[in-house]
Amino acid sequence: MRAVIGVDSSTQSCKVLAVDAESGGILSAGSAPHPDGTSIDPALWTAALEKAWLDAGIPAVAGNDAVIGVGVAAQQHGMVALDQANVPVLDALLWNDTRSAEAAAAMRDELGPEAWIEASNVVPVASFTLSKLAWLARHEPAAADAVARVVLPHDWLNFQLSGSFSTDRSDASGTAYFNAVTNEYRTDLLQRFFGRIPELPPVLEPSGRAGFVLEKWGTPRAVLSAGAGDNAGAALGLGLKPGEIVVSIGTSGTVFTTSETPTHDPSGAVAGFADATGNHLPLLAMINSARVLAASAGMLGVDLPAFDRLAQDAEPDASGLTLLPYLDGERTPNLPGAHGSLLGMSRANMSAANVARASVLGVLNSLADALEIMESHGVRVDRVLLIGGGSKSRALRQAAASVFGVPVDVPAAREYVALGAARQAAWAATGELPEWERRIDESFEPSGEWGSEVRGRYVAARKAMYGV
Ligand SMILES: Nc1ncnc2c1ncn2[C@@H]1O[C@H](COP(=O)(O)OP(=O)(O)O)[C@@H](O)[C@H]1O
Ligand SMILES: O=C(CO)[C@@H](O)[C@H](O)COP(=O)(O)O
Repeated sequence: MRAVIGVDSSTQSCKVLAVDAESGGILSAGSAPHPDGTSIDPALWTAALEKAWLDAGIPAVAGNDAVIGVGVAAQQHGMVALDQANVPVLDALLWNDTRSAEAAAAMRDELGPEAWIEASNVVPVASFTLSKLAWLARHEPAAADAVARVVLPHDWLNFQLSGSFSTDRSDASGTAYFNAVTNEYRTDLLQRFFGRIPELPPVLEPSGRAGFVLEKWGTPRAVLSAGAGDNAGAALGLGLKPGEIVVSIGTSGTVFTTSETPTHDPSGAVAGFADATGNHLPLLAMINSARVLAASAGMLGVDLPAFDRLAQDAEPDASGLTLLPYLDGERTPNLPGAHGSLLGMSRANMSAANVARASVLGVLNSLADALEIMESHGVRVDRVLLIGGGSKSRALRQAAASVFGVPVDVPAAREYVALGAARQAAWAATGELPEWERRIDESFEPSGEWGSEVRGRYVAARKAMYGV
């Protein structure tokens, strides 16, 4: 038996899977938390990987030399700015850090949306790496002067695992200085908005090798694959086909599909990212998703299982209570300074159950907004694949189809980002991309009229509060 290892270094935690390279069966799993916040010392990602690696019992997985490959997928966009000695010059700013919102707006105004689409097929928002570099140059010039190299979270872990830096198309496409159509860096944009051109990691082919895994990790035969951004990793883990739509409810909420042709959206709502197979991954992302449920549960003083029961006990439409879930600012719509709002309150509907239900509906409505934008760009939305930690909520699973207005399939609960990284590792090690079975756990159909009433109420509230 040959094994591969997949890593998902996401916002809140690092997850490691050991997987049978032929069948895709899970051999073992481990995880370790990351600290909360929108910036982090990259050394803490390394520490969490080491803990999750041991938690998965990797050194003992079927004997050290059974592991033929390792792959890393990670949260996108994080700015890992390193000096000549590859030491971070400051904590990495993450995708959900909004301090670079002003810098992003200035870049949008300076070039104009159409020019950004031509240059890198994305329109800058605070999340993107180039926006963070522009912020750094303006607000921390001494730190900016010390920057010798800029990499992404998964590239940093590639370096820890192999001793060299490399990246892939999918993650590079989230920087705003890489063009996933020409597959070239746009270093002119770095010169213009960061004031210098730092060393950038080479962009490997989808089945490329980043090197061999260093001996300290205990897998002497393992090659390291190119890695990927986390959403491209999830697409690989699902074996996503063109025309299939994913709704992922994790720390971020994302709606994405894979396509042989790129989308072009000058509004910036649909990011023209690359996937991890050589195609494209049009994607919309929300800052607020699963953590809205956790925050609401905390406010109600209950754990997630109790929160879920409350949300299932309420009326389907939360008796008119409507939550705009923009608790940490928001990216889709691009409202970095927004806050959450609970609307439609009355003495009759103010109950813990309705607040829990309104939180579930708020998360689903923000994703339904993204699905509608994706559809407006000609992407057919016939069915949805629902993944991510938030999809474990039964209240959310049962309501999703009615709020989205389309059938929802829930694949077996797996860490699809880490699974995709493992599948890529098998591809790099053997030269073949293995076909692993996708199992659907449950499917749901839209039911009743309440879903469209809830959508109407939410859209009216969003427009009244933010004019979008
Ligand atoms: N049963 C559940 N109900 C609601 N939320 C859940 C449940 N299980 C996990 N979550 C939430 O899912 C999130 C983690 O999902 P995950 O997809 O692993 O996130 P990440 O984007 O960091 O990979 C956490 O915010 C957690 O609170
Ligand atoms: O910004 C995006 C995609 O553009 C997010 O999807 C991040 O990649 C964070 O991922 P998770 O921590 O939620 O997995």
